[in-house]
Amino acid sequence: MAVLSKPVSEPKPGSSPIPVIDISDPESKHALVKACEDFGFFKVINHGVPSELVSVLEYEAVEFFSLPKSEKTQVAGYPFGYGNSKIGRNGDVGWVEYLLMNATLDSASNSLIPSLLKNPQTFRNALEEYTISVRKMTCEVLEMITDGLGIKPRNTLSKLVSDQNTDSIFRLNHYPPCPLINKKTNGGKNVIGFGEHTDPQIISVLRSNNTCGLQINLTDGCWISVPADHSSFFFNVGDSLQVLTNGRFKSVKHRVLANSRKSRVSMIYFAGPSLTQRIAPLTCLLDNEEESLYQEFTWSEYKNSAYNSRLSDNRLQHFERKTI
Ligand SMILES: C=C1C[C@]23C[C@@]1(O)CC[C@H]2[C@@]12CC[C@H](O)[C@@](C)(C(=O)O1)[C@H]2[C@@H]3C(=O)O
Ligand SMILES: O=C(O)CCC(=O)C(=O)O
Ligand SMILES: [Fe+2]
Repeated sequence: MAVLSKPVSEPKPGSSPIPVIDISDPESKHALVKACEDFGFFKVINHGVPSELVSVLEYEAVEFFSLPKSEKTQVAGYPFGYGNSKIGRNGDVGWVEYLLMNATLDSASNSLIPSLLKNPQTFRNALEEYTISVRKMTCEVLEMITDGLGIKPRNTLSKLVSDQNTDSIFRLNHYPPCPLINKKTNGGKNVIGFGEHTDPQIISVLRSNNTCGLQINLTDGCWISVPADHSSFFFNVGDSLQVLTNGRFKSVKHRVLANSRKSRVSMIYFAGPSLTQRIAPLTCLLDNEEESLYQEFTWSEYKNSAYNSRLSDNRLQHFERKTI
């Protein structure tokens, strides 16, 4: 089932306003902070994640999604496993199929998934090496952000996503070409692949093949298309990082539109803290009289609340402090 929306124009090549951050340059820390404040979204280049790791995992993902539906549904499940059209369990749908996995190292919960593939061990190894490398890059980015904010120690944010028992998720999304997008039959309207939402975690790290479709929403309500770039990573600020910075960074609303001709394959690492982690603004970021905009919560409390909400809900609203 698909949801239709008004057509949106594609950006001209080279004209995208999305910040591009070279993380091999320590001076990029200021641009990183600005990107988190202005967009809650940025593209990372010179990231050090080997392209072979990415290619192997993408190859394995394509193999998986090419299996007959009857086989893929053998590993359907909630929250982890294969899913088709239904997103979450509260009635959201999209033109997408996906595989959700626990990205915590040595997690036993993923063992079933690759068993369907010809070479299950290749998939497991690719996933493990990819998550190790992406987690390392994520920590580097969080440490540059911490530095840019003038916070000490440097691992204040990165330690939240690198402890042994962090709650991180890995997601593979496949958006098949969509025959419903047809000028004659639907007037060329868009079909929603993944409906608008913010990510609940601290930060999300996305990479896709060369098919575009991802859009971010600016605070003025405009959608801007993110030009595809298969060799870069796209980061988005999650709800938890918005709270940790007392609203200085914005968790970015985003969505994916289906393509009429090409498949999009994306892989996203959602860096979350441990379930017992307390989420509240970092005191060093609060000015003299400044108060927290949010009631304190643990990641487990927030996650439960988020997973009971619809995709487009403003999940942080329930945790905002009422001002008199
Ligand atoms: C409708 C939903 C899907 C989601 C859980 C939720 O109830 C609200 C948040 C959704 C989201 C968005 C980011 C990630 O893709 C995700 C895995 C997550 O942590 O929160 C999904 C959840 C999901 O697909 O189950
Ligand atoms: O598939 C994409 O490009 C983005 C999907 C997304 O935002 C998500 O899975 O949370
Ligand atoms: Fe998302």
